Amino acid sequence: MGSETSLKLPVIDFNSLDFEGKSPKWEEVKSQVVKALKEYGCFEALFDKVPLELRKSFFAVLKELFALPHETKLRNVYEIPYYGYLGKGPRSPLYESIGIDEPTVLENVQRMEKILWPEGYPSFSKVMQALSEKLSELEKIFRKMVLESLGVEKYLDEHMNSSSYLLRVMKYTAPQTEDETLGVSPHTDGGIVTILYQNEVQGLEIETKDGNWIKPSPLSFVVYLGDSFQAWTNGRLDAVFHRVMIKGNEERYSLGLFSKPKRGHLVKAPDELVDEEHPLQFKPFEFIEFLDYYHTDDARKHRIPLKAYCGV
Ligand SMILES: O=C(O)CCC(=O)C(=O)O
Ligand SMILES: [Fe+2]
Repeated sequence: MGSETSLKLPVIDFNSLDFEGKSPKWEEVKSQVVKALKEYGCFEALFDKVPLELRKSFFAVLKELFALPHETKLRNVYEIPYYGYLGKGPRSPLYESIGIDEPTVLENVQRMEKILWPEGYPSFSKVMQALSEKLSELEKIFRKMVLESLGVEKYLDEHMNSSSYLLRVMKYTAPQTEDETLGVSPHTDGGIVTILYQNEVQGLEIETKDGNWIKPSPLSFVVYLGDSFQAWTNGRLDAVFHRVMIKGNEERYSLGLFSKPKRGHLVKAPDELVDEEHPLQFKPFEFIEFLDYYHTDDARKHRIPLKAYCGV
């Protein structure tokens, strides 16, 4: 595997853009996005609609959440595997995380609030929902730009309506060593788009096309594609390999907003993106069924589990 580099990811300014209206900056930013995806498959986004204050309150309640007793955190279960609480396991002994399905809808966050704090903790739900909602605006702008750049924007409504969000928050216990320690093994995310924020403590590393690792700024929103978007674009764009490496005595907290295909929806590349030069790469698949496979031992043997699952 390649080494770490002092390379930097492109930083793209999404301030003053919004999903509906086309600002004069739209085309310029879109071309920066296209270039960044081609070169790195990833970039850092500036997006002040999620102000620093909100990020600070978010991580303050997050710390309280992870400080709850283990048994309380375990109460947060979902019928979808790996969406609820994941405690430290043999593969990632420093990592624990909790997911909230559809966090832009206040009632969903409140359901989790009631599970974790039966006596109630309204500011928890308010902050989680507010940040997810604002960050989903960035995700939508990015996705619209990708579809436009591929000439398939006529599918935009269908694409948006057939997806939903998962918020996953992570805590990494400090490894108490200056040696770089694996927090999360290299992988691609299974969903559509991931927006990752690290709250000051660096750890995320992005693999470049030539196998080196870039450390994004811990103060930026890092944006990249997951397997489901790679499949939908018929491989025009790639999901990005990333890992978490940590060291030292400081605990690390991070958040990921993941868009993903809705349950029951078949992920299928549009006809416009399939031709002789670009034969179909993935058979249509259902995301939750793929997730079941993604977490098996067999999937872990493959660098790209989606290829093993439904590659043509
Ligand atoms: O904590 C991070 O920075 C990344 C976590 C991650 O890769 C994931 O949850 O899929
Ligand atoms: Fe990931």
